[in-house]
Amino acid sequence: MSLHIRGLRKAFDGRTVLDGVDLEVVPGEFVAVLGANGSGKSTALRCVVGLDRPDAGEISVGGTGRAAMVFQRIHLVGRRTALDNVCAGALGRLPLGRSLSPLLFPRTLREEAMACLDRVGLADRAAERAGRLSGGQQQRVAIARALCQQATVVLADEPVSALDPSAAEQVVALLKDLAAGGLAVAAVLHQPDLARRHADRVVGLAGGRVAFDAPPAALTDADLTTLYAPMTIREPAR
Ligand SMILES: Nc1ncnc2c1ncn2[C@@H]1O[C@H](COP(=O)(O)OP(=O)(O)OP(=O)(O)O)[C@@H](O)[C@H]1O
Repeated sequence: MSLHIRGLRKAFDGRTVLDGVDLEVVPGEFVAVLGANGSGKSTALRCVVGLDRPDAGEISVGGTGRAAMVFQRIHLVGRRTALDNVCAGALGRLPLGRSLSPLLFPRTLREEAMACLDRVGLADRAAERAGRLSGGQQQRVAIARALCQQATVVLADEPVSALDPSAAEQVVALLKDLAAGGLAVAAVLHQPDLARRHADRVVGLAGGRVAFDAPPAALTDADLTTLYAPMTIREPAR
């Protein structure tokens, strides 16, 4: 299922943060979203999953699709197993009486969660406490939890900013693989080289607008200089 964003606008306290953003991500595609601090990347993703409310514009996740998000801060329950953490992605779908404790999770959910862990290459760590896994493994568990939401669109907000280069490479390659498997995936990255190597398309935001949207081979150093140029602060309209 595709993600379609049209004319997305958002202001905080009268200050424009998103100024008519258009973005489409189709199944099978991995889009890297680049841009300077404050250019509106997180806000755009947060609007898609309902964490921020757009002022204007259209957002649709095609058909019966669902969008799930993973974050830089991973938010696993460290003393619970990797599998229990992945099961948590499905809690919204369970009857309340089944969601109160991992002991009550249905067997089918555990099987589904196990399949999600397998997709991120961590089936063999299912019984391990999440807090004992490395940062990269924890982020992969968080991605499995997003998959367990039966997401067709996966959004990742700086998923590798806290990881070492090799774990970062693995997580970005995983996002690319998930896209190749049929999901629509968009990730905010602060590493243009990872975007160049793995993304199918690069979207650059600058000052709340799409300033670049092309395959990574088209991304020049001059484009990067423009994307990361110091921001012009737009004052609230009086
Ligand atoms: N809830 C909020 N209230 C007020 N201002 C906000 C809020 N959320 C974001 N902003 C502001 O909106 C602007 C864009 O923020 P956003 O987090 O979307 O940028 P970003 O491109 O993701 O930046 P970064 O790379 O630093 O994460 C920033 O100036 C930020 O301070």
